[in-house]
Amino acid sequence: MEKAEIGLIGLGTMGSNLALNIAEKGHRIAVFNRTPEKTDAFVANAGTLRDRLVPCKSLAELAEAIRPPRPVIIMVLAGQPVDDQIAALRGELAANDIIIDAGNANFHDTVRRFKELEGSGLTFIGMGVSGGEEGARHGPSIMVGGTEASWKRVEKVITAISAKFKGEPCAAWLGPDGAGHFVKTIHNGIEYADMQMIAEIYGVLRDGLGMGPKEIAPVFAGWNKGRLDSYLIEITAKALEADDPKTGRPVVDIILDRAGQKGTGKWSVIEAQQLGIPATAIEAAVAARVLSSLKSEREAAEKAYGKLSVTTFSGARDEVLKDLELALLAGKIAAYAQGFAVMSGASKEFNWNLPMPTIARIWRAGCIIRSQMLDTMAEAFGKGGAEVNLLMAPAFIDMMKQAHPSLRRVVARAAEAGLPVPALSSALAYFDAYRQGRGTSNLIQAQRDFFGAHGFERIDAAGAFHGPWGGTQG
Ligand SMILES: NC(=O)C1=CN([C@@H]2O[C@H](COP(=O)(O)OP(=O)(O)OC[C@H]3O[C@@H](n4cnc5c(N)ncnc54)[C@H](OP(=O)(O)O)[C@@H]3O)[C@@H](O)[C@H]2O)C=CC1
Ligand SMILES: O=C(CO)[C@H](O)[C@H](O)COP(=O)(O)O
Repeated sequence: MEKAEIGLIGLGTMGSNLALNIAEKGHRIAVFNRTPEKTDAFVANAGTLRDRLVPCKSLAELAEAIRPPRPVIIMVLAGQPVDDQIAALRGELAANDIIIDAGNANFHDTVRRFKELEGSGLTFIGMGVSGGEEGARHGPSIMVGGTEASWKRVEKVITAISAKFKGEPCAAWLGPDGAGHFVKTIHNGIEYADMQMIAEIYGVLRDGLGMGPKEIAPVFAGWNKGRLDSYLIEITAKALEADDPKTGRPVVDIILDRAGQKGTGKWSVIEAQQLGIPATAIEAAVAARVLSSLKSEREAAEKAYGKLSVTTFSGARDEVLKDLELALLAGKIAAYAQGFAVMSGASKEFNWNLPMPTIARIWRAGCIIRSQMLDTMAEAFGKGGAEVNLLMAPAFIDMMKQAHPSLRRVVARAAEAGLPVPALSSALAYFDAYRQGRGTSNLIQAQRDFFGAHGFERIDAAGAFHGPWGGTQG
């Protein structure tokens, strides 16, 4: 039988679609899944692509089915399952073969796996993939980490299956070992912030303005034609339009207000904290998901405290909607600025030399956070001016100057109405703190010196000083 050019392990949502994408681009692919019935069903339902798929019932069969040197993509749940698959594969592969972990790995695991495979003769690649089911099937955004030489070996197939933005592949080699998975993690952190801010605006429209899903949907659809044009706004409008077949009610009204998470958002926040880079909007979004899961506690608290009955969103509807649109724009810019700043910090810390313009470029299509604004970001990073912080790029200074008054009004009015907008308000506080030449940490310095003799710096002389605190220190 003709050998396959590539192999794939894990025929779940992402793996099955990625395999079909690879097959569609003309590559013969050997596939394996832990549960063999899924492999049979997958191949049986592959239609015209069936002839390019080689179903395998063991890893030995998979290795045998691929022409050496063998590239094998692992697309299983992140964590121990990836280690297990690598361990099992090592016995079946030979020098020069390539293992590509395409799941949402924690980049620390990826770095460890690189070390563990050193000297084995096998090549390892840690590859972040974004785009969900549709993206995997028709073109995801792909973030690759490993040696440049290993990227060259897989570049052709990876760029072929990736999304294209005006003909340019949304796939790139971003740096050594964990670089690709780190960038994917921060992509997801930004995704959390983006989704949370959209949900907060939905909350204002629903609870502050009393609008139903069918009234809110066209608002988002309209915004999707402007500067907020993005995949997440597009699917939000569509989700709000959909009806539940069982009850006939808008489907969002019958979905429980409790969102799960798999780890990438939390890892973004942990890494931001480790690197000492503020990522407040992402932190707020992760915390909001955790709070969402405390459903029964929230219900009890609502009984204990009662609902606020005031609504301060009663002005002219058009003006309020304009404010909400601009608030979302400003919040989104701040969240992206934080995400890029975290990547910049990691790039320095780990000597990755992450290419920010390339990252913005490969996020313009295929991935979940794709948006028109990413094209402007790619331009800003390309031209220079965004290296210190995206908020300092001229195009974004202009946008923020126009949009931050709306963010301010929305956050203030939401606070008065008792509507939680944690990601938007964190974004606003970040922006205000970032643009404040003289802040309030002079007092923090005084306090630290007062209780712990930590010393402080003066505005009028270099060096460390102590305050005249007398004998009252703690
Ligand atoms: N869904 C999405 O939108 C995206 C997901 N990802 C990432 O892609 C990876 C796969 O996700 P997804 O396809 O959604 O997941 P699914 O739950 O749809 O599929 C999981 C796959 O992993 C396999 N698997 C699970 N545990 C083991 C194990 N212990 N040993 C061997 N195989 C195992 C399953 O095999 P079996 O059929 O036998 O259970 C199945 O093939 C994850 O890392 C995920 O975070 C990345 C981008 C987007
Ligand atoms: O990587 C993805 C999208 O880019 C996956 O859909 C991921 O599962 C999203 O994260 P979470 O499940 O924590 O919401």
